[in-house]
Amino acid sequence: MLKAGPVWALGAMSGTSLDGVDAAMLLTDGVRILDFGPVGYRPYTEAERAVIRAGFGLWPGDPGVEAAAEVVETAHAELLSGFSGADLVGFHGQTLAHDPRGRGTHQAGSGDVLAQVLGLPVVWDFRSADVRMGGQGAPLAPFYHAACAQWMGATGPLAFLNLGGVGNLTWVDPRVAGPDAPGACLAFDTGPANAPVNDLMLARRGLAQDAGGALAAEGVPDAAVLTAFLNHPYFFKMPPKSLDRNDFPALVAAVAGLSDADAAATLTAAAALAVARGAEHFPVAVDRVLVCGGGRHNATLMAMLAAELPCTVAPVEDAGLDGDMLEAQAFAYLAVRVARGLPTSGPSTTGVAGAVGGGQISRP
Ligand SMILES: Nc1ncnc2c1ncn2[C@@H]1O[C@H](COP(=O)(O)OP(=O)(O)OP(=O)(O)O)[C@@H](O)[C@H]1O
Ligand SMILES: CC(=O)N[C@H]1[C@@H]2OC[C@@H](O2)[C@@H](O)[C@@H]1O[C@H](C)C(=O)O
Repeated sequence: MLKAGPVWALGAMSGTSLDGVDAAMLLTDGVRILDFGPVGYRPYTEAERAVIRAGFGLWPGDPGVEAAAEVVETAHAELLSGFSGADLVGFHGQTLAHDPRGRGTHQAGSGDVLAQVLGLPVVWDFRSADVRMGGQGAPLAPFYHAACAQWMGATGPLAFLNLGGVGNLTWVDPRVAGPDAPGACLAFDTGPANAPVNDLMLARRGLAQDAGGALAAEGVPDAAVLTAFLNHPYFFKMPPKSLDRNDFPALVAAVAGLSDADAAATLTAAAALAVARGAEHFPVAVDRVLVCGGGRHNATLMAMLAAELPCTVAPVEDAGLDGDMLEAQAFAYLAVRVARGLPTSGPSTTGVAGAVGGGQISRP
């Protein structure tokens, strides 16, 4: 049993952009944020990245999945064993495949293994229960975004935008009590964010990312490619909705004939336009979109977002939050919610039938 009152949870996230594992400690009772603790990062080596990349699109039991899971578990064990004082761990794992209305959702890495190595209770497999109940299984950070809005003392609707491999947006109304109160949040994935740009940089330049958006800044977005992109059926679906990392192969194929700079500019503009389309779904206008995730370090992407959105666009640091660690903190927060029997998603965040508390708990 988890002790009553606030506990220190250690959350870990290995995101779709495959740069590495983020970890962060959070003091929370599963409702409020009481304090932020130490953070850490463990990049994947090129060899590890290749093993995980080979697992993309694979499901449990497929050949290659075990190798990817082992890399994920080892990297997490190395990073998380350097922390002390945690009461429990929230372990997201690495999404290899996500097809909520088809085969389900698959995060590589076992909480059983980590619980043994760390000697702590580990909450994991956060998305499956939501998918089984008819939800998208993603995004799951929205309830944490709502807690952040309350921690900030926000008084009116605002939005959180995560720019990882995929983008996701949470509209929050902090005037409505509690993250799982109906009407408090509306959340969904916006579209591809950094993943297509990263893949382009790797294929054409042997680089992991377009640092600062410098290459995109030299190019001109291709209007025809962007028009075709915005005609994708995803943009005509009502939220909640979610995506897999590689759900836009036509966009990637469409920039094949463009110069490196024009291709980077086009993919970066696509990420920004997808967010602008998403913002059209907000129930009430917001005065600011607070951006977390690695994409906020891309000045070209941030400038395109500012040009497309009818409100202030700022990194979450402007509100005193850590934009590199927000997702790791989210899984710390959600772990405590799971341990306390509180919901981790609801109809307005994943489209699930009712409020659902996902996650399995493995004990050492
Ligand atoms: N200085 C930078 N300039 C440009 N892009 C950057 C920079 N720093 C990070 N990024 C981008 O952000 C990515 C990492 O973002 P983040 O860690 O938020 O993603 P993730 O958590 O892996 O993905 P997701 O949120 O989709 O699960 C990098 O792969 C890169 O594309
Ligand atoms: C299936 C899956 O892993 N989805 C990720 C991915 O990365 C960003 C976006 O797509 C979001 O839906 C989700 O991650 C964040 C942490 C979430 O669940 O809120």
